Amino acid sequence: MLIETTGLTKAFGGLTAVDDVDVGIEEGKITAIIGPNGAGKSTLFNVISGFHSSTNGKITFNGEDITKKKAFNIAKLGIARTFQTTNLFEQATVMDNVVIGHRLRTKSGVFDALLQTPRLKREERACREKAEEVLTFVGLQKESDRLVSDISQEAKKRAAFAVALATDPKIVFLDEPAAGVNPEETGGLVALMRKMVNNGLTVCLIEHKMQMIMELADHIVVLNQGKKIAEGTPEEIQNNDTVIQAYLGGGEEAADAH
Ligand SMILES: Nc1ncnc2c1ncn2[C@@H]1O[C@H](COP(=O)(O)OP(=O)(O)OP(=O)(O)O)[C@@H](O)[C@H]1O
Repeated sequence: MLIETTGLTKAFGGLTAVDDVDVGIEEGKITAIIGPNGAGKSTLFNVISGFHSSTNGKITFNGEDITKKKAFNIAKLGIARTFQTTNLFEQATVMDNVVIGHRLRTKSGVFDALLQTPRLKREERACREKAEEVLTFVGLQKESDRLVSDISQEAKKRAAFAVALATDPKIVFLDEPAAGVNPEETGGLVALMRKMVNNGLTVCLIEHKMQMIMELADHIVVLNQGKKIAEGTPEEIQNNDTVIQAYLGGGEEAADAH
């Protein structure tokens, strides 16, 4: 397993958002985390990527214990993520957004910037080249000089993927990659996620669009009220009584999650 959690728990005061969860994310595969609203999916992402500290349990990456590492160091190991609401700079170009993402990987400090050292110039060039490469990969090469505020929702999702990919990750965590995108446009995002995996990446995503998940995922983990209630192939999950019960019993939003 590329990432493995054992007994992972995150409590916010009296509320246990992630409750004793064991999850394995297999290298080179697409793993989906599903579950009704408030099930703990985003919290699980936040704890694995170091944005929140865990209350209990262990997280390993390639066998290495990363439980106590901070977000920045986890990112440097090759674990990237996107957010539910794409946190792009709307008034900057697509290219500049990606270049900023790539700076995480480079070494120039404030002195290099002040002195305009050769290292800084070299790194700036490398950043732009990397940004061009990932923008081409996600199909945004023609949009690279446009302001983020001027591109479509689907293109913003692609740009968020590009920002994540610019850090040369081994695994990307995508939080609702198709949220807010027209049903006709989700096909392109599905193809892009498959392309990532075909290029050696591992993908883990949270998504409410069930049809899309059933087509896309190799492995599905189902959370409900912080607990893992099932995992398996799309077919196994579709036929799992506990899962069906959780969704039907989860109120309007859950029943609406198609
Ligand atoms: N920073 C926080 N402080 C306090 N409670 C939180 C915090 N983040 C999440 N929670 C709570 O933890 C529970 C799980 O939330 P989480 O956002 O992880 O669920 P989710 O499965 O991602 O839901 P959704 O599908 O609606 O995004 C919810 O009850 C939520 O209110």
